[in-house]
Amino acid sequence: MEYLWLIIAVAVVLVGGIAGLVATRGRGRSTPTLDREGPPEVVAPADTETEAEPGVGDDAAVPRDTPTRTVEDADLPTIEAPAPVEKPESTASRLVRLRQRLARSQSPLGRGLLALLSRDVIDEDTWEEIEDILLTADVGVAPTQELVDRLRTRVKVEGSTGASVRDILREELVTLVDPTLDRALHVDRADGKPGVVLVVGVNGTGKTTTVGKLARVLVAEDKDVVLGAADTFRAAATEQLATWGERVGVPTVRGPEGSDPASVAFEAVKAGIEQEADVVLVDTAGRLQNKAGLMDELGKVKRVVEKQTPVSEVLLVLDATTGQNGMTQARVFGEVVDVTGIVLTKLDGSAKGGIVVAVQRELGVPVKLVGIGEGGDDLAPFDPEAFVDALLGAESA
Ligand SMILES: Nc1nc2c(ncn2[C@@H]2O[C@H](COP(=O)(O)OP(=O)(O)OP(=O)(O)O)[C@@H](O)[C@H]2O)c(=O)[nH]1
Repeated sequence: MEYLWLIIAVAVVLVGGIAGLVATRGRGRSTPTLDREGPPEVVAPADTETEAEPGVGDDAAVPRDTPTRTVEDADLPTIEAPAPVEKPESTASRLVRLRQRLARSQSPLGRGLLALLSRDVIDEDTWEEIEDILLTADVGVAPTQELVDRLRTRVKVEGSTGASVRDILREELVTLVDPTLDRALHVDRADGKPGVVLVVGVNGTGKTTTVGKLARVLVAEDKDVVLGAADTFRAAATEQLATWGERVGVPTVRGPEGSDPASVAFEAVKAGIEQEADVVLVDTAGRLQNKAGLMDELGKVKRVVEKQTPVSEVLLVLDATTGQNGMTQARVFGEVVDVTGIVLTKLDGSAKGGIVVAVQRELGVPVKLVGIGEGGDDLAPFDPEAFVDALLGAESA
């Protein structure tokens, strides 16, 4: 009897198992299983216009019944080799080129002064000529007067023998340019966050180019840099900046044309913090349509960035060839943002190096960098002694 119950129990289990197996194969249309006996059956859904939400694993379109391809048949994607990342020039050799370029472009200023002061007799007409040279080179009225007064006194007292006139002039020009100003760029991490540099200035002064060149300088110093293309006014400016970045392997955070510059700046700084970058360089738009508009825009960019970390440097880019126009721009920007340093571009194409003195006086902030050409490595730290030596066409003293 016991055997009979056992046989019945085994029979029930077997029947149940077979029924379960048949049911599972039937559901296989909606829940694919691995079928080793042949290719899976492709069943078109009864209604493709169904309102139901797609579920995980659903196809976006009805799969096509394409023949199986082998590795040989498949079109493999072509992988383009990344463009080689350039190695920027070192600071030391930039300075050598700076001196050569300045010596070429600024000769009317330095050598003109030297020639006049080396005359056997320095009369009133000569002093007037000296004044004219300084004013023409955009040194500005007050600094010109100061320099001429000091030169008059020293030349009278110390005599005007050939060599000493050069030394006197050199010393006085260096004093005028002021070697005591702190020209260091504040681009280091602080409190575990990157340094943030806002680059401001009127369009066309060389802002975007300067950001690109500065990225190269920093990369040459082994810093991790992130660029922020907050000049959303001109689409090409964003492209231009991204290209500068790509050349040295630096990422650029960008927004669509016409988007809010402050939000791009915010995202760039956020990315810099997340990526633990050393410095974030933000290019801004500088439309001078009116002071209030500019103040609103730059003020907002700065405020929004500073929700995350303080701005460590605000660099004002000025075109050395624009003379008094550049001074007006400096004044306006100086009132709108706390400029911490000046970048004087296109010094290679101007004989008006005197603007270094004038703009420093006007804003009370130092020229920190100078642009000496359109090339990637044509940006150099501003060094008063090297600058004056270049003006005078001298070897390093
Ligand atoms: N010779 C010379 N040209 C420079 C220098 N810096 C910039 N430039 C050129 O000046 C022109 C304007 O530079 P951009 O960087 O586009 O000026 P921007 O201020 O960013 O102007 P937007 O992009 O319109 O905002 C470009 O042709 C640069 O190559 C420099 O130091 N020397």
